[in-house]
Amino acid sequence: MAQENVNVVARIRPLSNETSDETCIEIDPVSSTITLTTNGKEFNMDKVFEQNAPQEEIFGYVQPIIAAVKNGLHGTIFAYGQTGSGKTHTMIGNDENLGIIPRAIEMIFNALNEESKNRNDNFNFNISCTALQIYCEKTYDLLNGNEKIEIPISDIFKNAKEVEVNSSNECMKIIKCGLEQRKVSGTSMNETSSRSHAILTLTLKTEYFKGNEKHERISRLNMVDLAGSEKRKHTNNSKTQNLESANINKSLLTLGKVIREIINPVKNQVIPYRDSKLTMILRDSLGGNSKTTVIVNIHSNSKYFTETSSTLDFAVNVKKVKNTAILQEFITSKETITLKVEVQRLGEENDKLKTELAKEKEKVVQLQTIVDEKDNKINTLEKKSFELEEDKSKLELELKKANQKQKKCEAEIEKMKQMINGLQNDNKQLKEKVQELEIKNDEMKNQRNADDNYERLEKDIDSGDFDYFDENEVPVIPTDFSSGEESDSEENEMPVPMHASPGSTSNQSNIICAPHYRIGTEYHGKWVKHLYIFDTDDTDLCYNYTFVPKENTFYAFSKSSMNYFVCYKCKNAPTVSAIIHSNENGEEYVKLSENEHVCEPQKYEPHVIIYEPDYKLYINQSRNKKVQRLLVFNSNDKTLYYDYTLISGGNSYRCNSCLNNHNIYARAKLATDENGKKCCVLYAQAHQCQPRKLKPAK
Ligand SMILES: Nc1ncnc2c1ncn2[C@@H]1O[C@H](COP(=O)(O)OP(=O)(O)OP(=O)(O)O)[C@@H](O)[C@H]1O
Repeated sequence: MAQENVNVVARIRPLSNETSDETCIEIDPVSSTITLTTNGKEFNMDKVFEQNAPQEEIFGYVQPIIAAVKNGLHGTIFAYGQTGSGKTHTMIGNDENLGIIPRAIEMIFNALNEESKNRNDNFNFNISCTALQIYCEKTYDLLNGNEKIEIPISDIFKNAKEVEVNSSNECMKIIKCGLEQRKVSGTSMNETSSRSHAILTLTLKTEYFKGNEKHERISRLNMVDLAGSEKRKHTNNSKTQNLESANINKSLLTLGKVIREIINPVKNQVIPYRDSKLTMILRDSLGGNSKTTVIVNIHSNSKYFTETSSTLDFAVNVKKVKNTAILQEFITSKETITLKVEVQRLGEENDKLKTELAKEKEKVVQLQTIVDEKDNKINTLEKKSFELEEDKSKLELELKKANQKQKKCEAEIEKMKQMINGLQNDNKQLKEKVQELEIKNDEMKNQRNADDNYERLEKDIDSGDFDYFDENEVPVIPTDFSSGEESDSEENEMPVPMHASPGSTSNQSNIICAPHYRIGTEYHGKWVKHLYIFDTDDTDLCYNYTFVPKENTFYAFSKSSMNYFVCYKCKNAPTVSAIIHSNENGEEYVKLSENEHVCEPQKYEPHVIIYEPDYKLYINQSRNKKVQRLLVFNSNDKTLYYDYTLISGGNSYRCNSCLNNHNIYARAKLATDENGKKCCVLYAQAHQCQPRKLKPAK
C-alpha cells in the first residue's frame, strides 16, 4: 500500500486553421517538459502527448490504471483543460477515433472474460455502471431520465441508478444514451462545448475461491470529462452560457483550491471537498484511495497563453497529490460465509416476519376499528332499547287504563242497548197502537161517511128526488152535466160512450166526439194534464195522452185552439194534436190527429160485474145540480154497495169511497152475459176500494 503521486499527462491538441495560429509552448518529449515560450516557465509532466498523438497512444498510457481497477483497485482518469482543448475528444472521442472510455470498457470486459475463462477457482465477475452530470452545481442522473439527485458525502452513488451490464456494447449503448442528455451547446470557442462535468463510473465486482476462503473485490473506475474553463474575453456567449461558464469556472477553482490544500495542508483544517459537487465526487481520486491519472488538454495557440499557463499550473499542482490505492478485496471463510448466509436468511425471514407483523397489526387496527364501531352501535342500540322499554311501560299503563275505560264503556253500552230495546219495544207498541187507532179512526170516518151517505141517500130516495132505473129502463145520458139538463136519449143502455158526428170539414181518421174524451189532471211533481179517449165500439179501450205545453203557452190548455199531447204509454211517440170542436148539435168532440201513432190502446179489465137487480143508477138533484150516481148493492140484503158518481160525459164515474184519488175513475155499462142475463159491467182502473156496508141487514 505505497503512496504514489497522481499521474499527470499533457495532451496538446492540433492547432486550428486560425490565421494567427502561433504556438505558445515548446515541448521536450524526453523529459516530458513543456516550456511557455513567452516567459520560459517550464512545467514537468509525467508524459506529454504532442499534437498528432493518436487516441490509441493516449489509451495505451492509461491502460495500467484500467488493469489495476480490473485487479481490485479504484482508479480515476479525468481530463482537464480550457474549453475546446480536446477533453471530450480524449475521453469519449467519436466512432472513428474512440476515446479512453469506450476503449477502457472494452478492455475491462475482454480482460475479465479472458480471466474467467482461464481461472479455475470459481472466478466470477459482475459489472455495473452509473453516469452523472454536474450542471450549475446540481447533480443529475443521466441513466435515470436526467433526474436531479442529491449525493450524500458518505456514499456519493447512493441515489444514482446503477445499471448492470453484461457486455462492452451494452455498456456503451447505455452510456451513449445517457450522454445524449448531457448539457452541450455551441459556444464561440467550441461548437459542441460541454456545459457540465460528466462522471462515468464502472463498478467491478469479482470473486474467486481460495481454499476455504471467498475472495471478493469491489473496485471502481471513474472516467471524468470536465467542462472547460473559459475566459470572458475570448467568448461571445449568451447570458445563459455566461452563467454556465461562471459555474464551471467556480467549480474548477474549487478543484484547484482543494488540490492546493491537499498538497499544502493547513494544520487542523479539513480539505474543503464539500465546497463543490465535483470535489465531493473526486474525493477518493485526489488524495484518497485511488490510482489517478489526470490528462491536461492544452490548446497551444498563443492567444490562449493565459489559459495554457493556468492549466499547466493545475497540472503541476495535481501532480503533487499523493494517493494510496488499496486493494478492495474482502476475504471470507466458508464458516463466515455460511454464517453470513444464515444471517442473511434470518434477516430475510425477519423482514418477512416484520412485514407479516405489520400486516397483522394493520388487520388488528382494522378489527379494532370494526369493534369500536360495533361497540358504538351496541351502545346506541342499548340506549334505544332502554328508551323503548320505557315507552313500552308507559304504553302498557295507558293500555291498562284504556282497557278499564273500554270495560266501563262496554257496560254502559250494554245498559244503553237494554234501554234502546226497551224504548224500541215501547215504540213498537205505540206504533201498533197508533195503527190500531188510525184504523179505528178510518173505520169511524168511513162509517160516519157511509152513515152520512146512507142517510142522504135514503133521504133522497124518500124525498122522491132520486130517480132510479129499473132493469127494463134505458138510462138517459146527460151531455152536459153542468147545465143540469137530462138527455133525451132513448137507447136501452146504461150510460155508454157514443160517437159524435164528425165535423163536415174534418178529414181526420181519428175524430172522437164527446163524451168519449175526458181531460184529467194528475200530479207528478207538477201538475200534468191528460186526455183520456174511449172507443165507443169497444169500451174496454182507452187512449191516454199527456198534454205537452207549447212554448209561450205553458200549461195553457185551451178548448178553442190546438193542444199537443204525447202518448202516455209510449212517451217517445210523435206528438198528437187535438182540438175540441162542437158539432151542429152543440156536442163537443175531440179532433185528434194521431200522426203515425201505432201504440196499442190500453185495455181496462172489468172490475166487477153486477147482476140485476143489484145495481141502480140514480140521478140525484142534490147540491143544485143533477148528479148521476151508480149505486150498486146486494138487493137481497142491501148490505153491500158501490157508490160511484158520474163525472164526465164519457160515462165515467168516480168512486165516492176514495174521493181523494183523482187517478181512479170507473165506467159502467149495461150488458147481457153469455146466458142472456142482464147485468151492469163496472170498469175501474186500478180501483182497489173495498165494498162498504151500507146498512145492517134487516
Ligand atoms: N487531438 C485532437 N485531434 C483531433 N481533433 C481534436 C483533438 N483535440 C480536439 N479536437 C477537436 O477540437 C474540437 C473541440 O474539442 P473538444 O470538444 O473535445 O474540446 P473540449 O475540451 O471538450 O471542449 P469543452 O470544454 O468546451 O467541451 C472538437 O471538434 C475536436 O474534435
